[in-house]
Amino acid sequence: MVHAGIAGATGYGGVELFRLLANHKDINSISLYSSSEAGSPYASLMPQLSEWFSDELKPIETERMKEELDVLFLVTPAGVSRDLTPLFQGSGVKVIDLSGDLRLQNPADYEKWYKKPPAPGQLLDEAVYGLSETNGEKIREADILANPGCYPTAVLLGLAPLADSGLLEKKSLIIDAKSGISGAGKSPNEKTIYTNTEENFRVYKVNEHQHIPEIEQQLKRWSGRSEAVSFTPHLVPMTRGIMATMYVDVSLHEHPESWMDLYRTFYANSPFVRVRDEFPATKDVYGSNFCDMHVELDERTGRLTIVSVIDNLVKGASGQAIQNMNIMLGFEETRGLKLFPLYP
Ligand SMILES: NC(=O)C1=CN([C@@H]2O[C@H](COP(=O)(O)OP(=O)(O)OC[C@H]3O[C@@H](n4cnc5c(N)ncnc54)[C@H](OP(=O)(O)O)[C@@H]3O)[C@@H](O)[C@H]2O)C=CC1
Ligand SMILES: CC(=O)N[C@@H](CCC(=O)OP(=O)(O)O)C(=O)O
Repeated sequence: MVHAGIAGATGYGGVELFRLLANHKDINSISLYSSSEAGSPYASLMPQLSEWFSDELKPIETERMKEELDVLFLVTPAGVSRDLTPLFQGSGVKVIDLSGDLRLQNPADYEKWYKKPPAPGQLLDEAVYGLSETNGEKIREADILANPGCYPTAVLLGLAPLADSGLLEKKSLIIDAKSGISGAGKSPNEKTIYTNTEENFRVYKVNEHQHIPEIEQQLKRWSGRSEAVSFTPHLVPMTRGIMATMYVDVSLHEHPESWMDLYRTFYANSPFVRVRDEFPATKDVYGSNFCDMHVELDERTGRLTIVSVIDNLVKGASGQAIQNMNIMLGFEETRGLKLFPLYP
């Protein structure tokens, strides 16, 4: 019997996680927790889900949670997991954190990029970075898991085959990324309200985005690469989806026979990565846990163009969190995630 809990179940990521977990055959029961709505029936806030969950939201009370849960998902803003997760260390409850609190190994990086106090160093040491496709062995052993950020998921999956082949070290790397508006969570702000997003396209957090150190940290782990990356995010007037376009300078003598074969071989055993014959669009993965990608060399410039797309709420958050839970609990990796993309 596996009992799962979701803190932050009233937010975009939390609702998506509930949607997926409610259809997961190895999860026997689910508790939903709220910091602001404890005691309210979930269906009063999410009437579209009333047939699936008739209970009330529970308060975040760690002692009771430890008694009832096997796995706890934190789909909460930055700064919550930092304080909550230490209370579960050694309790036997597996914690999967979807926020950025446990991803950066160096506390000073978190303080600099998130502008908040970091988690305790000992917690950061214990947390395993959960890019499911590339870190399976460590994820299997993890009690505390840092689920990757949405942009880093698309970017790192697009770059992993190059890093693995030693083709990324000391290369110029430019990442141009776009996200749908659900990436910003459910609380509206000046930038995300309808009048400022409809028929509009904006760049944001230039050279300041909190996912820059996460991407650099992982590239360094893979290939020793210490060069800074250029990463520029944009807000697109659509609800879901991320497209990351990466430009990498490659010298001609380093070419493999076929870039596509390099990618296909690397992802041969990864059920959620599809190396495609053509450049993908965000709707190709909409509502699914797939990451689709394509790579082409421009012979004139000696530059590779890699395009990688995900649904930010699924592979970029809740889907990957379930994929990681499957690995941690010894379930089939694809359990609960065999979803077709929505069409159209
Ligand atoms: N949206 C996305 O595409 C992605 C989001 N993430 C990360 O996942 C996390 C959740 O994001 P998202 O769902 O979009 O955000 P939302 O703002 O939509 O939801 C966050 C939820 O967190 C809960 N919450 C707020 N404050 C607290 C608190 N102090 N303690 C406990 N719970 C709190 C709220 O629920 P309640 O008031 O009921 O407690 C709220 O519904 C964030 O860290 C985000 O960065 C990661 C990848 C992708
Ligand atoms: C569109 C949009 O605003 N996206 C958010 C993604 C935030 C996020 O997921 O933050 P963590 O991964 O750090 O938790 C952003 O760019 O900040």
